[in-house]
Amino acid sequence: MDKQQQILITMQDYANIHKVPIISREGGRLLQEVTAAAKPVSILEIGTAIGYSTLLLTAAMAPNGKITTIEQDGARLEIASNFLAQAGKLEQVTMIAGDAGEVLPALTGSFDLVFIDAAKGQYLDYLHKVMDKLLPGAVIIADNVLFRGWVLDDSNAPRRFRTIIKRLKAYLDFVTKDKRFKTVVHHTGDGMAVSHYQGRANI
Ligand SMILES: C[S@@+](CC[C@H](N)C(=O)[O-])C[C@H]1O[C@@H](n2cnc3c(N)ncnc32)[C@H](O)[C@@H]1O
Repeated sequence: MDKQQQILITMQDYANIHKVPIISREGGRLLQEVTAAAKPVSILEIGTAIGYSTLLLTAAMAPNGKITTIEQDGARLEIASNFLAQAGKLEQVTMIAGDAGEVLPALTGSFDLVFIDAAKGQYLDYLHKVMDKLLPGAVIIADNVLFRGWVLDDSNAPRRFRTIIKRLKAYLDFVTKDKRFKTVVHHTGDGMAVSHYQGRANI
């Protein structure tokens, strides 16, 4: 087992013990497959947690790739920074502490892959805020879009999740109907939407 694999296992254990939500194994594999196929050089991740998916992304992106990652929980960001330093990946990652809804409009640069994995009720807002920063051909990956299956059938969903479910449906509706995107919704893990941005010409 190589060093990075060992660090990923330590991160999984940490997440289990401290109840930090991280991407599922299946979801992580799909994230890496899609990333490896896209070979992005400029990734934006929304929702770092302890840097688990960040590390998966570093392993699959182009060798000269860079990641900007946003997390509102400063303690988690600190832990992410330690893990990424152990893996020797810190130089490829820029970490931004703050609420993504506020950070995104001020963000400069363009991205060829965006991984959305923060507040589930805000996915569509995040997407609208990164639209002008997407390079043609960019890939947008959104995790948890089926949210325990309730996005497809909410008859047994607890009332407190109704708003999140409604907003995740609105996200899927947008990326499946807007002509600028070609989207496939994978039932892997908690559901993952992979959208290819066709560029502004297709409006
Ligand atoms: C599901 S976890 C991210 C897991 C991580 N992507 C992984 O798979 O390893 C979601 C993270 O988003 C953060 N978050 C939630 N709302 C946010 C917001 N508005 N702005 C920035 N981060 C947020 C949470 O603190 C949490 O750490």
